[in-house]
Amino acid sequence: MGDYVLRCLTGGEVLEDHYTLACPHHPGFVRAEYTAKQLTVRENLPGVFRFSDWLPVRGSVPTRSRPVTFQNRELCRELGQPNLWITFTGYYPERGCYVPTGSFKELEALPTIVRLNEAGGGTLVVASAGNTGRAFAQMSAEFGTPVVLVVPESSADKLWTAGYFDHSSIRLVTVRGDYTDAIKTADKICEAPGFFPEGGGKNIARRDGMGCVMLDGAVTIGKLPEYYFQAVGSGTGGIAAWEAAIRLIGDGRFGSKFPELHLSQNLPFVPMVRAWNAGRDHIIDEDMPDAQASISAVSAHVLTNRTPPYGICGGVYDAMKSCGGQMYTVENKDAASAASLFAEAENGIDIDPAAAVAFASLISAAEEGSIRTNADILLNITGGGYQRVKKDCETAKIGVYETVDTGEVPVL
Ligand SMILES: Cc1ncc(COP(=O)(O)O)c(C=O)c1O
Repeated sequence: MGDYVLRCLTGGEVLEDHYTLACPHHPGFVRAEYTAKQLTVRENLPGVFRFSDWLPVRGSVPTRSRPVTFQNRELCRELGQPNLWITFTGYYPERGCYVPTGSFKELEALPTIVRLNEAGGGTLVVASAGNTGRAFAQMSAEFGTPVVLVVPESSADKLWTAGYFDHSSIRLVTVRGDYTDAIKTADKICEAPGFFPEGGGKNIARRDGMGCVMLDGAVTIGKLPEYYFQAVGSGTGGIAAWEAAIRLIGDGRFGSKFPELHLSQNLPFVPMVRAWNAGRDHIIDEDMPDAQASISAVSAHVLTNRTPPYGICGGVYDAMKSCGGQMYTVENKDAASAASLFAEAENGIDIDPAAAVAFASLISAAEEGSIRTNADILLNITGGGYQRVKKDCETAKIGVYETVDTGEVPVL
């Protein structure tokens, strides 16, 4: 299971995998090419590891975390789209969703820690605006993998674990700055031996973990959807959806056409939307005017990455070019209305502000008639059920290990 070769997308060469994140000779992404050309869903394996055929791991860890795909008749009617499918990754027991930290970042964290442990182990360094850090914190508390979490100071209260109270394997560093400043601090920490970057979009475990949303959607629908909706900050979820679609097309049982990617960002911070709509394969400073003020004005802070893998070989631009589709800007108030609509239709479940951005973009696409009625649509609800998890499980806040200024390296 999970047998693969690692290929450099720029040069085409096969690379040895020692938790390899990049080709030593070329820029751009590396990608896993799995031996299994057809997907067998391993019902006997826990959570997301049911998709182990297409995950870069040999083993698994016990978990119930996985994406779950379902339909809601009320929302289908409301949007005039009878074939709307929702893939939900969060905490929502009535729908069989038991992701304790509430977001699809756990789909990335699970295969990443297994991949690192299988490559010999070490301390994982994770930069996050909140959700990714919480996902890795939970894995660290559950499985003992040491992690250093680096987050903007304003995100510290988003760092907690559910049902686990021993945080001795977790060091939380807060940075007086934004998400991008946290990324820079994390990069510096990784210069020391024994500290490994989680790798963001470069890590095949993270991408292929997120790709399980598309796998779950396609397996549940019985074919690839025509449209895939997601809110993006790094865009890794969009890239992952594209790569999963490549494998599903190769499988031969799910259709031969790529789903169009419909990716959204939260106004006023929308660098990828601006670059894409201008036809550019790279982001320029003008795509993020008043970056700091814009970042603090969005409701979905996890979408505020200033250095997403947009123009890199195998990145967001290539994914959009290959699949076609659209990019959307969404205002806070429209995201809030979308979240209310979802809660009304789904037992009061609170969705992540980022998931609300994606849902709002779908509502506007349906209203404007820019998507075909009756088409299979996959809406990636990337997080939700936070209130519910806090009701059902005891949660424990993670204490701050050290707070540093932008550019400063903590003593670890
Ligand atoms: C809930 C949620 N949705 C969407 C995103 C955007 O994901 P990406 O751009 O990495 O695909 C994030 C990123 O942290 C997130 O936490």
